[in-house]
Amino acid sequence: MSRFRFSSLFQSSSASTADAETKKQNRRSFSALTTLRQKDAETNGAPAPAPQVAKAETASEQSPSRMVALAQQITKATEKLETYMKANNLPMPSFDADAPADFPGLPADVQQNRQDIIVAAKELSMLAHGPRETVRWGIWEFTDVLALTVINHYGLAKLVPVDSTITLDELQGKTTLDRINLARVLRLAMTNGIFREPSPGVIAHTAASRVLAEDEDMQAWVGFNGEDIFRASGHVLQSLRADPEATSLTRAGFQYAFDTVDKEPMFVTFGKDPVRARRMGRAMASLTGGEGYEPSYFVDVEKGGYDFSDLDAAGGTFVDIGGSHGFMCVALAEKYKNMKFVVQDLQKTVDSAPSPLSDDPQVAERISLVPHDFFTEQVTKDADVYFFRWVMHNYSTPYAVRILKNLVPALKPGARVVINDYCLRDAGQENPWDERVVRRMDVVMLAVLNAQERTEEEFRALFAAAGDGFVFKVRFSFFGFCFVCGVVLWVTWEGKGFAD
Ligand SMILES: C[S@@+](CC[C@H](N)C(=O)[O-])C[C@H]1O[C@@H](n2cnc3c(N)ncnc32)[C@H](O)[C@@H]1O
Repeated sequence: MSRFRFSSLFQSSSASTADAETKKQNRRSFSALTTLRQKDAETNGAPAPAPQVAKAETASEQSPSRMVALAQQITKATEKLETYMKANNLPMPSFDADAPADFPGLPADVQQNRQDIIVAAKELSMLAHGPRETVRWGIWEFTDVLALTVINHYGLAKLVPVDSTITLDELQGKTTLDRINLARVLRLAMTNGIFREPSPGVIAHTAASRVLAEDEDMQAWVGFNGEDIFRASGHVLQSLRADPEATSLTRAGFQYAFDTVDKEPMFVTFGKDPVRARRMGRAMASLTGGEGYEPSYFVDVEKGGYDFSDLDAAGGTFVDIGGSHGFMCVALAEKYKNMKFVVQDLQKTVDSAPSPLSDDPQVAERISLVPHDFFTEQVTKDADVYFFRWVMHNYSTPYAVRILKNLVPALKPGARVVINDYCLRDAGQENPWDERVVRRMDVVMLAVLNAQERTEEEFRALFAAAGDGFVFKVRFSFFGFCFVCGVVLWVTWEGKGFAD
C-alpha cells in the first residue's frame, strides 16, 4: 500500500517496533464499534443497532475473529442483495460509465442488507488499516473535498465526453487549469471512483463522474459544500476561540471565512448574492431528493408517518412554518381531503413559489402561502398543528427558544407543535450509517450557523424554556434508511402559563 511507502520516506521502522506494535494490536478490541440494529423500544420498531458486545475480548479470544465475522456478514448480506437484484432483473451495482447512478427502490430487508454491507465494510477497513493509520489518513479526507471542489468549480465533468474518452491535453485545452493541476485533481478523484484513466493520459467517465456532469443539483451540492461549508469549516477554530459557547448567528466559522463577523447571518449573505443563493437552494434540493428524504416518510402512516385522520375529519388547520414552497403541505393535502393548510416563509421565498402550488385544484385551493418571519409573533391563531421541518436545527438554543415563544400567543389548548428534525441519540445507539450522517450534519450546523442537532432531552429543554404549557407527547422515528430524514416530536399546548 502506498501509505507504507510514503511513511517510510519520513521514518525508519525497526523490527522491534513492528513486533511491539503487533503485540499491541493483538490486545485491542473493537467491541465499541459493533453497533448493528438494536431494537429501539420507544419507537415504532424501526431497525436499530444490535446490542454492543459487553465484555471486551482480546482479538485472539474472539471466535471467529471480529475481522472474519465482519467478512462473513459482508458475504451474507452481499449474497442476499445480489439474489434480489438477479431475481428482479435489476442491474448489478457498478461504477461503469453507463451504469445506473442509484439503486432502485428496494424492500426494507434488502435495503437493510445494503446498509449492513456499508457499515461492516467500513469497520473491516478500519481494522485492516489499524488505529494509528486510521487517524493519520482520516484527517486527509479534506483532500478529497479539495479535489472535488476544483473539478466541480471548473466544470471538468461536463468537458469529458460521456460516451468516449478525452486526452489530458485535449481536456486542458478546454479549461484554464494548467495541465499539472488538472491531472492531479482528476487522479486523486479517481481513487474515489470519480473518473478513470483507461490508458495513460486518457480520461473517461465513471458512473460517479457522470453524475457530476449531468446532475445540476449535485453540482450545486458539491459547490455549496466545497466553496461555502468547507471554507467555513476552516474558520471554526477562530470562531470557537472568540466565543466558546458558539451560539451567535453572526459569529460562526462562516462569518470568519467571509468577513461578515457581527454583520449578518449566512442566510442574509446568500440573500444578497443570487448565484450563491440559487446554488444553496439546489444543493438542498439534491440532499432532499436523496434516499430517505421523501415527504412520504412523514405523510404515509404505513412508513411510520404521522396520522392526521382525526384532524382531517374535523377539517383542521395545519401551519408549516418555514415551509419553503409548501411541498409538504401539497403531499399532505393530496392524502387528507378536508384539512386546510398554511405555508409560512420569508417574503422572498413566498414570492418565488410556483403558482398554483398544485395542478389539482382540490389541493391548491386548501393551501395558502403567506409571508411570515418566525422571529415575530405567530399570525395564524388557533390552528390545530404548527409544524417545523428542518427549521430548529438551523438555530442555537437562544434563537430556537425565541421561535417557540413566538407561537405561544397563537396557541389554543390542545394545539400540537410537531417537529420533524434529526434527533440525536446517545453516542453509539444509532446504527452507524445514520449516526455518521447526523453527527456530520451537526458539525456542519456549527460551522455555518453556530447551530446544532439535538437530543430528545435538548428538544424538551427548548420547550420548557419557551413556556410551561407545553406537554411532550411522543417521539417516533421512521424506518430504516430514512432515519436521517427525521424523528417526529409531538408536543401539545395545555396553556398552563407562559414563562418569560
Ligand atoms: C432548512 S429550510 C427547511 C424548509 C422546509 N421546511 C423543508 O422541510 O425542506 C428552512 C426554511 O426556513 C425559512 N426561513 C429562514 N428564516 C426564516 C424566518 N425568519 N421566518 C420564516 N422562515 C424562515 C427558509 O426560507 C427555509 O425555507
